[in-house]
Amino acid sequence: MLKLAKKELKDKTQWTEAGIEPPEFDYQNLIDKTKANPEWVHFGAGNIFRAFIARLQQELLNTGKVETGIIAAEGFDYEIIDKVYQPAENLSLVVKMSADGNMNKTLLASITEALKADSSFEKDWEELKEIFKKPSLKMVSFTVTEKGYALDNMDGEFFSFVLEDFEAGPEGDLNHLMAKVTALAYERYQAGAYPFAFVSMDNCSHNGQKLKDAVLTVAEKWIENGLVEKEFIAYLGNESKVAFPWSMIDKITPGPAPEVKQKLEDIGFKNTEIVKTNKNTEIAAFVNAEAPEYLVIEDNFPNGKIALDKVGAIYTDRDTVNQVETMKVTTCLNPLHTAMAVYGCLLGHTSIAEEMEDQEIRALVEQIGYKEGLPVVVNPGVLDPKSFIDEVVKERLVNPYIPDTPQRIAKDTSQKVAIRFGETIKSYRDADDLNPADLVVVPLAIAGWLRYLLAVDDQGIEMPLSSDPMLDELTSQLEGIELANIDSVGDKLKPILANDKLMAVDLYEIGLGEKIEGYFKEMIAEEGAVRATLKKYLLN
Ligand SMILES: NC(=O)c1ccc[n+]([C@@H]2O[C@H](COP(=O)([O-])OP(=O)(O)OC[C@H]3O[C@@H](n4cnc5c(N)ncnc54)[C@H](O)[C@@H]3O)[C@@H](O)[C@H]2O)c1
Ligand SMILES: O=P(O)(O)OC[C@@H](O)[C@@H](O)[C@H](O)[C@H](O)CO
Repeated sequence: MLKLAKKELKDKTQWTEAGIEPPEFDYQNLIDKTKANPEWVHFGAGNIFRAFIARLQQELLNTGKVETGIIAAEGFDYEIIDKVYQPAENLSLVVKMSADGNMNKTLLASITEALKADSSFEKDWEELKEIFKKPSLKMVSFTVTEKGYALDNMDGEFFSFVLEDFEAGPEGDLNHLMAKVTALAYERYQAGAYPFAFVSMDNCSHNGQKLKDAVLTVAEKWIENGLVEKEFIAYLGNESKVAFPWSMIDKITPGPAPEVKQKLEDIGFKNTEIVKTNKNTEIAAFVNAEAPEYLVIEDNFPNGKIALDKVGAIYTDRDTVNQVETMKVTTCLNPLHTAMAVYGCLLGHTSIAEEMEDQEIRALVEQIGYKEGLPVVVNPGVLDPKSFIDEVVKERLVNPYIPDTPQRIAKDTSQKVAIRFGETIKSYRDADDLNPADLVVVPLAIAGWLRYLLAVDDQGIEMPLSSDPMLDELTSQLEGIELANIDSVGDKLKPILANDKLMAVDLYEIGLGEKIEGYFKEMIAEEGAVRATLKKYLLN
C-alpha cells in the first residue's frame, strides 16, 4: 500500500512502480545511527525544510556521503508533529513540479525523529537536551519565518512572553523559540562546551546575525538575572566554538495544493490530507515545490560541516553569502513576490502564474526587479543577478504547475517590508548618483500593501487578509479610511510610514512618505482605482 509507514518501505517495487523514488538506505538503521551520534537538528518542521533541506540530506544518504539523518524539532506549532509527522512515521513525499508538468516524486526518509521543543512535552524536551550534549552535533538549522527571531515589537519593546523567559532562565518553562534554543545551547556548554553551528535558513537579511543577536540577548538577560554564569556568553561569542553562519536559501515552496493532492490520490498514494493548523501552517505529509533551488552557506562550521556542497549547495565566505542574499531577498525575487502578492489579492488573483498574464502585474514585477532593483545589486560572482532575475521572471513565476498563491506570500508582510523594500531604498539613499525620492515602483508596492490592509479589493468587495502578527495593530491604525473618501485618510498613514523599524527608514525623511500617501489616495478614489493607478504609473 502506498502509505507512509516504515513497514511499507520494505516493498520498494510498489513505490518505483508508482513513479515514486524510494530511499536507497535502510531507514531503521539510519534512525539508530542518528540517535547514537546526531549531527543535525532542524527547527521549523514546515514545508521548505522537507522540500529542500531534508531532500538534500536524502541525496547524500543515497550515495553514502553521510551516515546520519536530520532530527526535526518544532518549537511553535506542535500540531505539525501530531497531525503530519506522527501519522506518517516521520516520512514525507516530496513532489517537484517542472515547467513541463512533470511531477518528480521522492519518498523522503532522511528525517529520523520529530520532537516538540517545549518543556511541556517532557520526553521530547529531555531528548533534545541529550542531543545537544552530544559531541557529534554539527549543525542546528532553522526555517522558522522572520517572526521566529523577533524578541521585541515594532516599538522596540520586548514582548511580555519574552520578558517571562528572561526571568525564567534555562530551567524554566520557556515560551519563545530563541529562549528555548539558548537553553539547549546552555546544556551543550555545561556538557563540555562542545563546538557547533547555529544556521538560520530564513529569508531575513543577515540571517546569521539576526539569530546570533537573539540568542546572545537571551543569554545576556540570563546573566544579568544571575541565572547562568557569565562564561556562557564567552562560549556563544567565540566563533571557534559556536558559529552563526549566514545563508541564502531559494526554492519556491507553496503550501500543499489540492490539485497535487488529487494527482497523488489518482496514483493510490494515501497520505494526502491537507491540514491548516490553528497557528496557520498549511501542511500535509506531501510537499510540493518548484525544481530550481539555490542554497549558499557561509563556510563556518566549528564542528565540521555536512557535505551539502556535494549535492548542489555552495559553501563560501560571508561577504559572498551577503551579496547573494541581498540579491535574492532585497531585489531580485522576494520584493517581486511581495509586490505581486498584495496587488494580486487586490485584483482578485489566486495564482501566481496567472498573475504573470496580467499586464499591470507583470509590469510591476519587471519594473521593481529590472528597473529599480537591479541597478543597486552587487554581482556576488557565484550567481549572476541578471540571469537570476531572468529565470525568476521568465521561468519560475510563470510556471503554471507551481500551485503558488498571492495569499500565501502576503502572510507576515509587516515582518518583510523593511527587508524587501527598505534595503533598496537605503541603497538609493546612500548612492551618490541616485535619489530615493525618484523611485516609483518600490513606493507603489508599499502603497499597495497599505491599500491591501483595508481588506477590500479593487471591486469594493471585502477580502480576507493573510495572517500577520501585526494585523490587528495595523488595521486599527487604518480604521475609518473609506473607499471613495480621500479625506478619510487624514494623518492615518503617517505613523506607519515614519516607523523606521517597520519600513527600515523614516520614509518622510527620504522624500517618499508623501509620495506613498499620494499613491494610496489615488488607489482609494473609486472602484477600479488600484488597476488604474498601476496603469498610470507602470504602462505610460
Ligand atoms: N516556502 C518557501 O518558498 C521558502 C523559500 C525560501 C525560504 N523560506 C524560508 O522558510 C520559512 C518557512 O517557510 P515554510 O515554507 O517552511 O513555511 P511553513 O508555513 O510550512 O512553516 C513555517 C515554520 O515556521 C515555524 N514558525 C512560524 N512562526 C514561528 C514563530 N513565531 N516561532 C517559531 N517558529 C515559527 C512554524 O512552526 C513552521 O515550522 C519562510 O518564512 C522563509 O523565511 C521559505
Ligand atoms: O517565505 P516568506 O514568508 O519569507 O516569503 C514568501 C515567499 O516570497 C517566499 O517563500 C519565496 O517563495 C521564497 O523566498 C523563494 O525562495
